[in-house]
Amino acid sequence: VRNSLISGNETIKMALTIAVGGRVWRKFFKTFPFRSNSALKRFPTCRANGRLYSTSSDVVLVRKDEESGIATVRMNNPPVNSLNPTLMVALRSCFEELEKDKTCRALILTSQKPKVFSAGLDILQLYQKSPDHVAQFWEKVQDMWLALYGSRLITMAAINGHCPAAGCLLGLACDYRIMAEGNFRIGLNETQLDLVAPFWLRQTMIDVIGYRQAEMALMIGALYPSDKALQLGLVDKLAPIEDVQTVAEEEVKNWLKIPDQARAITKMASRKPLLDELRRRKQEDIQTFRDETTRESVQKSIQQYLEKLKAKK
Ligand SMILES: CCCCC/C=C\CCCC/C=C/C(=O)SCCNC(=O)CCNC(=O)[C@H](O)C(C)(C)COP(=O)(O)OP(=O)(O)OC[C@H]1O[C@@H](n2cnc3c(N)ncnc32)[C@H](O)[C@@H]1OP(=O)(O)O
Repeated sequence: VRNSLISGNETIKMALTIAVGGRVWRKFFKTFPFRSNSALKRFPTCRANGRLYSTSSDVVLVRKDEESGIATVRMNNPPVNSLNPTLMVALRSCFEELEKDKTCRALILTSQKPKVFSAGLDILQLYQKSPDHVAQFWEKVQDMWLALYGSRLITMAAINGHCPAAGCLLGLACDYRIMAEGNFRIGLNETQLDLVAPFWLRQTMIDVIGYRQAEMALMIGALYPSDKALQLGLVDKLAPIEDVQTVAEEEVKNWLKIPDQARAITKMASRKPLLDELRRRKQEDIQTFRDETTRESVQKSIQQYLEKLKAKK
């Protein structure tokens, strides 16, 4: 599925879409339904408030520049932006709101707290929790990823600090990654917690850095310093930590010179197979995550990992 890119029918649909001119975006969204409107209603939305969007919980801060159409989305869940249900629902909701906003053309995802972009999934949500809790938690991870990876917008990760595991998942879902120089790490270290990255996360890693490097990185759960990440292509550019946001804005401005429609259709042509595959296998993926995570041996590994984190101090 992954290698077939896009089927003949879909190519014809896309060509027709391009041909119909004025109605192009309506057709485009029909061809590539990015989100479910019914699902939107179930989640708190980031409300447009002049130039500043804000979620009800303020774990996500959004500022949109009306002139350029660039929105900066800041994760604000101290101390380390661990992805708990509140943050994930707010992020998803925010991505979906920006998607609907016709004047928005790009989003920059970053952390309100420099030095940590995101510490990945909130490990406490995976420890000694019921299978149902873990299953619901995982669905939030999937939905957040689907909204970001399937976005029509230019998506840029301004990685201003550490970026392990699901932090890296967020970065990989973006179109381009700028990371802070220095002693910050990025990677998919799931195996270190006795966890296995799901197929869609593995695939995005392969798509970004190539099969051999991804296979190795995933097996050993590697966390790379930013210069090594640049060398591998895991990130696209480095900048001093204080300049990451400015460099991201400059990069977005280059991307804005490309017509939105052609760029978004091209992006979807390469991402649609993986999006579709996850949508199709969503329940199976949830069950696997639930069963794996609640296994006794995995719980033991998570406990030890948590103890190691605490002992760091
Ligand atoms: C086919 C089978 C399929 C099965 C599928 C199974 C699994 C799928 C995997 C899914 C993919 C994603 C997985 C994950 O994301 S797991 C999370 C992995 N994250 C990490 O390993 C990062 C851990 N954290 C750190 O390394 C550091 O905290 C840091 C990010 C480098 C920041 O360091 P520093 O600024 O020094 O902060 P502290 O370490 O002192 O942390 C401050 C407090 O925050 C707590 N903390 C840190 N990370 C987390 C976390 N991820 N979740 C919850 N809590 C976290 C830490 O314990 C400190 O708490 P305290 O102040 O109360 O001591």
